[in-house]
Amino acid sequence: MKLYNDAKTYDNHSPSVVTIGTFDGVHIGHKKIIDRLIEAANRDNLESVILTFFPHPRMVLQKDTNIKLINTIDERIQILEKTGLDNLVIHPFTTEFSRLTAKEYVEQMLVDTLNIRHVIIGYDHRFGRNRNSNITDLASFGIQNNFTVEEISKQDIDDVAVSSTKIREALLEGDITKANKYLGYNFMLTGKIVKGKELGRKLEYPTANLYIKEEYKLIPKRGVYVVKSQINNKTYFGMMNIGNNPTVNGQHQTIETHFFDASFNLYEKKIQIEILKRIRDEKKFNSLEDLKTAMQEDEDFSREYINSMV
Ligand SMILES: Cc1cc2nc3c(=O)[nH]c(=O)nc-3n(C[C@H](O)[C@H](O)[C@H](O)COP(=O)(O)O)c2cc1C
Ligand SMILES: Nc1ncnc2c1ncn2[C@@H]1O[C@H](COP(=O)(O)OP(=O)(O)O)[C@@H](O)[C@H]1O
Repeated sequence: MKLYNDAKTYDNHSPSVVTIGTFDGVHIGHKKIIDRLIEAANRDNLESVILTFFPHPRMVLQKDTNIKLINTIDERIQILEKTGLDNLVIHPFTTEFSRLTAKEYVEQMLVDTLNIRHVIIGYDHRFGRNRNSNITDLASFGIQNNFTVEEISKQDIDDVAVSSTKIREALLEGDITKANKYLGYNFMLTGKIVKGKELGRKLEYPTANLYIKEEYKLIPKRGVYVVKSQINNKTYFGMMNIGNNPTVNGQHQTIETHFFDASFNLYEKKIQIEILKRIRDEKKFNSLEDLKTAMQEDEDFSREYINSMV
């Protein structure tokens, strides 16, 4: 897959089949569309292209700083990389870009830049200044500019019964099992390990504290989870707490993982943690002893769960 961080840098002149969207989560519904895209590319000997925008239009137009996404942009690239797609174009969504009329956008972006021959698009897709053009308009532009439009019908979308919104809701409710089922892979958190209160080692459960730089990354509901990670090319399982550490009167949210059967220095290391199963809510314990007992029970639960996976 070739990655372009701006459509201006797209230098492939071959005719293309394109799909356009945010694809947050790259879930099983998105995968169906991507499969159709790649099939069409193979059938008609075209380049497959996904055109996506970043930041999310709502972050730019409504200055919505509360928007939370299932994937960071790097995670989205990583997941799309595995699909067999030829080209991923992540175009910067700016106010200036949002002001392009539908005609300017189609001509500059789709026709001149991407050399589009075919577009596969959701029935409710809207584009151009104020989002005032729809799929019927796109079909008219197609007649003028020599490309065809293939609609993904409401029925096709309803059949999958999956949406980024439903996955976000599941994550916020702590229903990781449902989220993972809809995603078709395990929900992940990616970040860097930073120093914490150095209390974990005293509890005999050292916990690596994950710092995620992307403020827009959706963090699942507070609580304790079974997790998995690849560290130094080896798979480690562990247990993670997302919360405020009320037992020690923590002030802000932390994401802390104790990995089983492991001893390593993870400070400053970039890691990706997959969340497998929710164990329980975070609680305020009366003493560190009680917290430690709870962590031992979490460990028992996790190990049993991990053993039952194989
Ligand atoms: C599996 C697991 C479960 C935890 N559960 C709780 C909890 O229910 N309540 C709580 O206050 N802290 C909980 N913690 C966090 C601890 O409060 C403790 O602050 C942390 O592990 C040590 O922090 P440090 O890495 O900053 O030293 C949990 C941690 C882990 C790894
Ligand atoms: N099995 C393990 N799981 C998680 N971290 C571990 C483990 N073994 C060693 N470590 C190291 O210990 C650190 C956590 O120790 P801890 O006492 O909880 O300190 P901190 O409060 O700085 O996180 C991790 O960042 C990591 O570098």
